[in-house]
Amino acid sequence: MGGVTTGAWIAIAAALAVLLVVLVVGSLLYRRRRISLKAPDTPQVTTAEKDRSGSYRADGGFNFSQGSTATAPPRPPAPEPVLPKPVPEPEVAPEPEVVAPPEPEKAPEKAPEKPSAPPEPVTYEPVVAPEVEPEPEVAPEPEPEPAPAAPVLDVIAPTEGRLDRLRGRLSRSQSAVGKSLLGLLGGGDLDEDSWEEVEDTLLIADLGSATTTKIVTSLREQMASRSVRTEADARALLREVLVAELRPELDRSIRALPHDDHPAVLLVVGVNGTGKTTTTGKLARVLVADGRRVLLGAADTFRAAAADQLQTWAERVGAEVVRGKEAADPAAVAFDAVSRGIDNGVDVVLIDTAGRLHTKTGLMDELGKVKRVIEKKASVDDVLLVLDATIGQNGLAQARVFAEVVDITGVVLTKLDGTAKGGIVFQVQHELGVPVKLVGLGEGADDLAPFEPGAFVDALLG
Ligand SMILES: Nc1nc2c(ncn2[C@@H]2O[C@H](COP(=O)(O)OP(=O)(O)OP(=O)(O)O)[C@@H](O)[C@H]2O)c(=O)[nH]1
Repeated sequence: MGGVTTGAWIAIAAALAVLLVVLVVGSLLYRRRRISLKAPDTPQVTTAEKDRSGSYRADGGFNFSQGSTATAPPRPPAPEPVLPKPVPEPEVAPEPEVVAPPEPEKAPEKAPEKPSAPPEPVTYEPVVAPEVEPEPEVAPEPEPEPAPAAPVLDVIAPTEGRLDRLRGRLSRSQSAVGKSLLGLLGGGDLDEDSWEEVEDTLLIADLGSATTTKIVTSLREQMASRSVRTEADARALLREVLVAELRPELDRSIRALPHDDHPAVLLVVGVNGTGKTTTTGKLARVLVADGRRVLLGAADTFRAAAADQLQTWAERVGAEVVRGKEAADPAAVAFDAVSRGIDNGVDVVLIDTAGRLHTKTGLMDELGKVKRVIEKKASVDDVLLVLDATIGQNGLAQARVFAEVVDITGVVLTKLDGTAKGGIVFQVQHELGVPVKLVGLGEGADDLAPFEPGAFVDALLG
């Protein structure tokens, strides 16, 4: 046993050590891949599965759909990004930094029911010394921490019923309007002065004159034809009229479902400071929670901090980021983001743009170019205009300018938590003819909710 012993024991010990390291690393990797970005015990696994075939609806949750493929360009054979000139830097964004997602390349949804196959317990053959009996106790216990520190991914709040959970917050700022209206209408027959007060209340709440007139007319008709004697009657009537005015039939789905051969592409536009970057980040979280692979394009190259901000959002949920150098051509960055998204097979590319409203022509040039250049690669499925609800009529003026520059397909109304004038929702839809799809109800990472007319009016009425 003598001569054999030393050599053999060293070999055994080495073999066992390697075996243990492999097992420990394997189990760590396995555990890391299992980090769930889905809400615990919500049936989202199945809905995510269903999405693959088109779209799904989850009451109270976010509603995603596939953008029309009819307008999608015929996928030209990878034309070089012939970017318009004015910008000095190399037209095709000189390799924008692609910030790889901190971790699991695979979105959790890719293999929902097989909890991402644990990295094969590495069919490990004891390297040498096949004849030796391994003696587990001898193995020097390697500390289980040598694996590279797993990035801590955020746990994302469930996307279901967010508007409900946030209703309290919304109603705090809105209830004055509701109380006043219900007080006026609850008494039954109204004299002219009372109707004027109703009108004033609606105007003060930022509903705008056109919408106010329509609502008052409708209320007067309805009050005449049915008996409204109590506050409950008044509430039911008001609810009906206000919800109808919010056009619940509009398609408020976010067109974020991938096409057969390329990702969905969403453009987020709006004046700086309205909450564009924050909204892009919040939306990425919702999509990741829904099992999507997301890539964020930081085309707001005007402010380096905006790209940093976006990158932080991405890292927190494991999304990819494509960003350019400071002051790079936003169109080039957007182009690269979409190209990268296609190459990497992601589900959605969200492009955050800059919105300096210096001149309309400047904005038009920039946004128009971003959209044109992206469309060399893929159609833009949704153009979301972000508006700050707290700035009232100014928001409307911004909306008009953007609507002239680019085809807005949906509005995100941010900071609704900070205003008692939620009525801007009515005006925006009325003016633009496009639905409010999402609302921002706070600075928290998960304070983004789908807009639902019924829930909104309930909050408004307190
Ligand atoms: N209360 C509240 N604050 C919000 C909401 N959405 C965004 N904000 C805040 O608004 C501020 C501006 O948000 P950003 O996302 O940086 O705005 P931006 O439009 O991207 O502006 P730039 O970064 O300058 O391009 C931040 O402090 C956000 O936290 C919201 O729904 N409610």
